[in-house]
Amino acid sequence: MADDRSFPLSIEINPSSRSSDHDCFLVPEENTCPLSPAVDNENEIPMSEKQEDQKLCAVCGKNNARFCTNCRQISYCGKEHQTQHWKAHKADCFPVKAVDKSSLSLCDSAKLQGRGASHVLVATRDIKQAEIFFQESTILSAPGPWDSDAIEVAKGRPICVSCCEIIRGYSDFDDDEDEESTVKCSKCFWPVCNFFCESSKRHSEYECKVFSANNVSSMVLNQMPDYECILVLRALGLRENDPERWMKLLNLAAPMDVCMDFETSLFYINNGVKFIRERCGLKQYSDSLIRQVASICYVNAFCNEDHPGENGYIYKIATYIGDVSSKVAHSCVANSEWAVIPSDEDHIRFRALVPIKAGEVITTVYNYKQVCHESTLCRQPFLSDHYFFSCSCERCLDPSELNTFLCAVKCPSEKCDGYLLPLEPKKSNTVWTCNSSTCEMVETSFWVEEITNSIISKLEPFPYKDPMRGLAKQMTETKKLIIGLKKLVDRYSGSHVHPNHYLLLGAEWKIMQNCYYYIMNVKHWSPDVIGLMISIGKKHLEIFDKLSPGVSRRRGYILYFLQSGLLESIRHGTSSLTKSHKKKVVDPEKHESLKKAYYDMMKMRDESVKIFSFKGGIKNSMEEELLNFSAPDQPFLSCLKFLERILDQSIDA
Ligand SMILES: C[S@@+](CC[C@H](N)C(=O)[O-])C[C@H]1O[C@@H](n2cnc3c(N)ncnc32)[C@H](O)[C@@H]1O
Repeated sequence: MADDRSFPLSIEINPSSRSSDHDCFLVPEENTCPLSPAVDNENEIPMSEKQEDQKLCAVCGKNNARFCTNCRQISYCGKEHQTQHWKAHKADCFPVKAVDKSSLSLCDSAKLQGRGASHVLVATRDIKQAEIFFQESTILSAPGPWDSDAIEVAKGRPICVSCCEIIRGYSDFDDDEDEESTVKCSKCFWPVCNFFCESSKRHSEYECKVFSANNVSSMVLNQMPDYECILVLRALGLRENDPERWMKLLNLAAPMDVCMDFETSLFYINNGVKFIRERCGLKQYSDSLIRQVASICYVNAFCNEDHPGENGYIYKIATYIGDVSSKVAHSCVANSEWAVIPSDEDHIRFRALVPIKAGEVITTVYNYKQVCHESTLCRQPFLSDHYFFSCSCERCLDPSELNTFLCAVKCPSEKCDGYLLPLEPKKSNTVWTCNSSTCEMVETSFWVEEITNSIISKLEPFPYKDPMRGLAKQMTETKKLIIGLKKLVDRYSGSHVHPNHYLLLGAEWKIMQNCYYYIMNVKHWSPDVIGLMISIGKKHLEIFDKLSPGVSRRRGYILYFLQSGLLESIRHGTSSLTKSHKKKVVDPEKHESLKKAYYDMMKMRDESVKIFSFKGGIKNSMEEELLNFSAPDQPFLSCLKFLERILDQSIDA
């Protein structure tokens, strides 16, 4: 048994940056909101047919009503009817409004360069940290995108066309292979999870009929261009089935000419045209209409929600399109985070990561997976390929990425301790200069690329494993992966790249995840595993509090991993304590440190659970799975209570 002192029993954590309280509420506290004229002014989005209708009072139908200024979604003839209707309306009344970019301050509009950002959402009042301030049902959702991560995670398994989850039991990859779980829709034979997914409106209303009538099979499972076309097909289906949503979709911004200039979007659009007109035989949709709809889908897509990190577990491979949500601008240091609450219509919601002041532009990270954890030089091409803009947020403009040194490479000069940073961080061919004031070293981007490419090639043999489902059978492999990755990190950290280099952080994130799964599955873990997990967790908390400040889900995951490490170390400490307590007087110093660890652990657990509540209660959500998976068992909870009692007594005495 290892020496108890080897356990890191105490962790100081900073409260989430710019934190306030964590109350979540969906509606303003006041009884009603001010009214404003329902006239279309130049600072507002052009009114769709729906909004035109809303010039009628929602209570009496009288014309020339005025908008509720908080949300501008509904109108009333006057205060009396607004007050009367408040109970019904308050759940939909949100403190954001769309404004024309030209009405922003110079500083705000400078951050939003590019043609697509004609409108943005701004806060109409102060929004509290952790407040879920906006929610709407999505116009559309569908499987995809089929990017390299999706390919790696799906491992040849199909995705349910309705709920977009990977269907397990399909390939050798799954432990629980079971042909019975291989379900296909009984009408069109596309993959679905079960009868409920088969009969969901989303699948059965339109595409299932088109596929059955035209014998469109998913010939090669996971032939993703086909999957990706479902979004465009569903969008076109709205024209007949849901004219209101169809109008909302057509009103979304999309620079079609730009889309046609980029290789990835052109591929997507051309595939859509071919699939819909040739495979599905839907000649009623013209090439140009399909192109228009496909480019709207492409540029307004919210893809793959957050999941724990580099090649981590993806819960759904799904794309969502919202109406008001699609006005939210992107920032790599966003003030809000989005999540989708699965339901028949899938609701997309936004929560404030930090307190947001009235008038501030609402920003979010469009694609967590691709954007959050990589350096500016990786994010820029992704954002320009997928959303056709060059991000100018404070993180993108700062060579050190807010002092995290995410892309810093060790200066090759022998006597120098500094790191090379990109002179122009948004340019791929930038010159790199040393950050030491006494060193004049300059290197080219090719030289830096060689170093990063050599690290990437060393990381390749550590592919994504699905440890959460693999259980004990995979634990030997998990341990090997932890050891192998740790060796790599040690080899490159500080000698070739900065210890915070994004490639090393990605490797460490995998280590932390795998340590977590390891201790959850293996009874006799080595204390080193806990030590490793805790040291990585502390380091990442510091870095990600700068990159995803506030109550971000990344912070939630890190805290969760940290508390589970502490929990295990306390469990270990408690067992030796209870034994010794029977024999002799308890060592007060040890009690003190165990007690501190206990309270630290509870604090972290509490905060991570609060953060996870953003998606909380959602069946099959990643967060729910994590929480259930490692919920302390009853005997352990009694053990904690016991610990609390004896510690209190001994310390009080
Ligand atoms: C989801 S749409 C947002 C729609 C747009 N804001 C509008 O006017 O309705 C994405 C597009 O907004 C623009 N955009 C979003 N965030 C931006 C940013 N930080 N800087 C520049 N353009 C941005 C890009 O053109 C991108 O293609």
